[in-house]
Amino acid sequence: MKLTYNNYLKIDELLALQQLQSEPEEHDEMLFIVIHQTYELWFKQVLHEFGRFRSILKEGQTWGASKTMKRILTILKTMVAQIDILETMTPLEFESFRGFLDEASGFQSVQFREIEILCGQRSDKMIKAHENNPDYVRRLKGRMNEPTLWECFCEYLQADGYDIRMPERRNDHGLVYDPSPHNQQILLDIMKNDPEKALLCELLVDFDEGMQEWRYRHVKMVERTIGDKRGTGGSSGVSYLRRTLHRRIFPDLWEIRSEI
Ligand code: HEM
Ligand SMILES: N[C@@H](CC(=O)c1ccccc1NC=O)C(=O)O
Repeated sequence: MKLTYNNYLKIDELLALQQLQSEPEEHDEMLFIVIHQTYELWFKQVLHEFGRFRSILKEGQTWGASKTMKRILTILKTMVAQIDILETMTPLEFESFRGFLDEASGFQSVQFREIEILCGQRSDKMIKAHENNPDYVRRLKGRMNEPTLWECFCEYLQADGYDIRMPERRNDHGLVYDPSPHNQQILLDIMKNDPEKALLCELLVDFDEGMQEWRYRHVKMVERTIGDKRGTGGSSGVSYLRRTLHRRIFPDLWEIRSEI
């Protein structure tokens, strides 16, 4: 068959995937589905780029790693901006179909958890949420056994002769490692004397800040849409989400700011 726009991009299949739960159909549920499906596509692309980022760091290519991180950051900006679209939906409009969502929640997004895990943010709760889906559990545990972005970055610095210590995994409360004063000294030296690597460090901080920004925009959207109602996923809602706001992906890169 001749390749066309429609069969190459599987447009017919794609456009058959927006199936509303509400009956009679609530107008805004379409937006809700399209937005979430778009997020999952971007999550997929971010995970794909994480793969490239880690392999290119292994090759010691600073420029390539920076270029990849720049692309990830650009996607993240779009992900944050997309929240504006969903915020055109009023609490009343959301309430019109919220009941049809049952116990479904963004809390169950496996790709979002995969991103968090590769960022070093993990907890057993992520696995527990998928207890009765062995495929998801396998995927998440598999990710937990992969090196995190920070571990790859440390290895790349070691390969270049820096005396960075591989961070020890703590594996509880969502943060894998403790900040390391030893590594902070090395990072300070890099910031002052190795401009190419310093630039890459800044891109990592941009990414960390971007993820925090997404969490902040998400919690504000939740606050204005459902106030302090409990979440469909069973959490306390806004107060649970607020506790995730200050999670850092690269704590050492933040700690050194006050030493410069
Ligand atoms: C009206 C819009 C939204 C509302 C009211 C909302 C509400 C919530 C609530 C209350 C939670 C806490 C878990 C629970 O008990 O359900 C949550 C978690 C989550 N939501 Fe949303 N959400 C909205 C839109 C989105 C969008 C567009 C995404 C994009 C994928 C998303 C992704 C997530 C993720 C990944 C979590 C887990 C966060 C974590 O555990 O740190 N949400 N959401
Ligand atoms: N957790 C939300 C519902 C919700 O937003 C949602 C439901 C199904 C699939 C994705 C969702 N998005 C984020 O949590 C709530 O408690 O209203």
